[in-house]
Amino acid sequence: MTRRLLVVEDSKPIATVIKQIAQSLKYEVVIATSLAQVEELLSVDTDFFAATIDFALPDAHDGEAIACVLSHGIPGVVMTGKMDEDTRQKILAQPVIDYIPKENSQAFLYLKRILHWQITNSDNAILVVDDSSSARNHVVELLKRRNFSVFTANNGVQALEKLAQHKNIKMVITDLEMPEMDGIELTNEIRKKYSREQLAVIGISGASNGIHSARFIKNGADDFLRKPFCPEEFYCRITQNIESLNNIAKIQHAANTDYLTDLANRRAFFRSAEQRINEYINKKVPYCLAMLDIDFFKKINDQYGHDAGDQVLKVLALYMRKHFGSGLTARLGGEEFAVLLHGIDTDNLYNRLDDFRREIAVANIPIGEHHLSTSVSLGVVFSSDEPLSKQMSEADHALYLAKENGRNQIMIAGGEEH
Ligand SMILES: Nc1nc2c(ncn2[C@@H]2O[C@H](COP(=O)(O)OP(=O)(O)OP(=O)(O)O)[C@@H](O)[C@H]2O)c(=O)[nH]1
Repeated sequence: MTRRLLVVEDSKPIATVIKQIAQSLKYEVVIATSLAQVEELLSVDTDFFAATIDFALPDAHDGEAIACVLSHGIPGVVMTGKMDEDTRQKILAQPVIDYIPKENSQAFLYLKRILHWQITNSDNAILVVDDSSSARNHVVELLKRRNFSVFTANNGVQALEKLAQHKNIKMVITDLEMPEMDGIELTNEIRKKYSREQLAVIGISGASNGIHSARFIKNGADDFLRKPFCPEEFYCRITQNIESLNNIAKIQHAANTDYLTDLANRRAFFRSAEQRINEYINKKVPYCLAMLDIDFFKKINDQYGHDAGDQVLKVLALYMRKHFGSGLTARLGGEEFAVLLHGIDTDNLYNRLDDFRREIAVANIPIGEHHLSTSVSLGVVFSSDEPLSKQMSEADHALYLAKENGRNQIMIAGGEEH
């Protein structure tokens, strides 16, 4: 999806820098150099995702372009060379995304972060909990300006229900005093179910007594805001907490994912497989655990080079995703993979593994100018109630037998080959 950015700026060098920044984030840029041009443009075309607005233009010295852009429902970031308190207040009295003093190159780095957040914030849902509708609406309005997805609740009980319904909520902003369940109790309940890596909690209170910030934090909140707060402080706290959650998510992804194929790695597979197998056993759901290995992979490396070998590993991972989408797939290391599948019955599970094996055997994998073919061998254990480590070694032994028996086949642990 192309996002259009309106850049209102009379300085050509500055407009060029903003344009480059925006294009690096895949924005399509339209530049206007005066208020008259902005008015003319917006009279026929208002389809802009956001705008950057210079405070002083040749025909609008006092920020008049801000109201003009905002009145068309276009979220705007104000860029200003003026640093006085009067200008700041004038800008913040309007519903702008933010304002940036054009002091030095940091200003443009900050602009880049804002333009990036406007795109990514819609993936971050925030739950606003407050029994006062005016206080709630104020926070919601601030969040919507920054393009966050927003949910609301009137008290702690409702908040817990919303959290259970909407798994994409990453942050809860909660008032302290509310009927039924107050903010402290809510924070306490949240921490019984959601870790700090999953969900951030920011407490808000109008009480002048500083004890509440400490109570919120001691009960598991990540941050605290005292009412009345200014939009700048509000945004700084929200952004910092969302960024740290996103950083944790990135670190967790890197720790659990195989860098080459983007499948789960051995560690992640063992952790998730154990949980899923317990569920399958408890609910009596038929399942299978299979280990699979590319046949004569060393020859591919020797004949076509290591990069070609890597390409084959990547393509195999794509086929695994296609065939075993709902299952758990992983690269355990080298050319060895694992899959945990649940299904209707043993025949259904076996057929899915065999469809995959057959498709690999006939696939032409493009490697530069060449196409190469390969095959896989599999060892599989069906609906066992043995511990995971035992099942893995049984599947591994069956895989060894499949190789011994001629490769490109499935061997069932304790059974016969197919
Ligand atoms: N390109 C590439 N090769 C890898 C990677 N990891 C392991 N290998 C190679 O995988 C090959 C595995 O070879 P072998 O264990 O002899 O197995 P094979 O040639 O597949 O033979 P069989 O399994 O008996 O059919 C070795 O040459 C490793 O160097 C990797 O990440 N990329």
